[in-house]
Amino acid sequence: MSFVIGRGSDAEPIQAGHLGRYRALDGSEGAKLYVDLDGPHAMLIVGKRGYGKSFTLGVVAEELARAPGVAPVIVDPMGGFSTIAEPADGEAVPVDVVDRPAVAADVLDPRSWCSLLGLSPESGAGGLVWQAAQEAETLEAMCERVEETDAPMTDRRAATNHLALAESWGVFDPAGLDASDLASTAITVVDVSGLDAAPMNAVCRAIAEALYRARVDETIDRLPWLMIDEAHTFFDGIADAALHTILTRGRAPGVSLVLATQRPSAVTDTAISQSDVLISHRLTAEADLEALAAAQPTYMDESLDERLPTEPGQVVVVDDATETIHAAQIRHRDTPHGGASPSAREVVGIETRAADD
Ligand SMILES: Nc1ncnc2c1ncn2[C@@H]1O[C@H](COP(=O)(O)OP(=O)(O)OP(=O)(O)O)[C@@H](O)[C@H]1O
Repeated sequence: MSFVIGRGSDAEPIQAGHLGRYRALDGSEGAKLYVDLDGPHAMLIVGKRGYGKSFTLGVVAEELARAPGVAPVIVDPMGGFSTIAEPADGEAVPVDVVDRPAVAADVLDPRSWCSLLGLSPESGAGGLVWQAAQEAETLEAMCERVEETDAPMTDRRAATNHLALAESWGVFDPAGLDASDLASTAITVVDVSGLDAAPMNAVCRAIAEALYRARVDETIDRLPWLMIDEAHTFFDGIADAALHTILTRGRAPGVSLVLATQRPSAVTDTAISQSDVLISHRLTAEADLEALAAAQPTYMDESLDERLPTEPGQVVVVDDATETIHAAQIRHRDTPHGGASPSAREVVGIETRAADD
């Protein structure tokens, strides 16, 4: 008998990902712990820097890449996930890395275009961008629409300059990523690490919206799992609305969201309260502990911070489906982990020696 997070005790952990092993109080390892990959879930992986959030996200991604019927997509703001494409221990982990992501301009609605460019819709330039986004499908056509209007020259110039800035990001292309590109069995790693916060948010929003729409319209069969590292970056920008939609309405169309963040206090309350699986590494910042405490389920008989682990790779898992709490050690990655901190000694070629050498 095994335990599957999100499902409960299961004789055969089918369509379940191997997350790690139970951890006893003396640190010894127990039975294997799995996570359900069959139904849709909202998972939140939290922990202070360096305690293993990205590592854990990589473990979930490896398991998804080997599971049938799902379409795993990673939005990678730090560029650490391309190593998941390297040869794996054991079963292969199929991966497509998109290192210059682009999306169609018309995925964003007029209001999002104004927020993206930092323009108030009530301003002259903002009004022009709003109107252009309503009428045109491409960024080029939006610029033409602005030029064609008889609005005051200063407003037209301001709107054109803002649209030229968006053009310079290089992320808008009518042939950009769509749901059918993303809905493959392989993990699609969307590397947004070279982008500023605004274009990064535009790409994330377009991907989240495309996957959600495609499931609502039934144009893709596989169940998408959108995994986002450094998720707080996206709750601060225009991606927020699309992530909110998946968190609150993703279950029915079968869209899952896995968010990893070192700052649970910087994601919305919805992200915490709507998550049915919380995987917490070590956390110490008062604001982050308070954010989790506020959403602490009633079935927890002691406070979460008293249960938090101390070592990298150790976690506490709160499973809302079964109303259970588990202390676990996340398994080793089968592919190389790309998020390790660089070492100054490695840069200059000094070997690390054991303390007693
Ligand atoms: N389950 C694990 N088993 C073994 N080592 C681990 C595990 N999880 C993390 N580590 C170790 O901890 C290091 C830091 O992990 P990781 O890069 O995932 O941290 P992080 O919390 O994502 O940090 P950051 O916020 O800086 O991205 C890894 O390079 C690895 O050496």
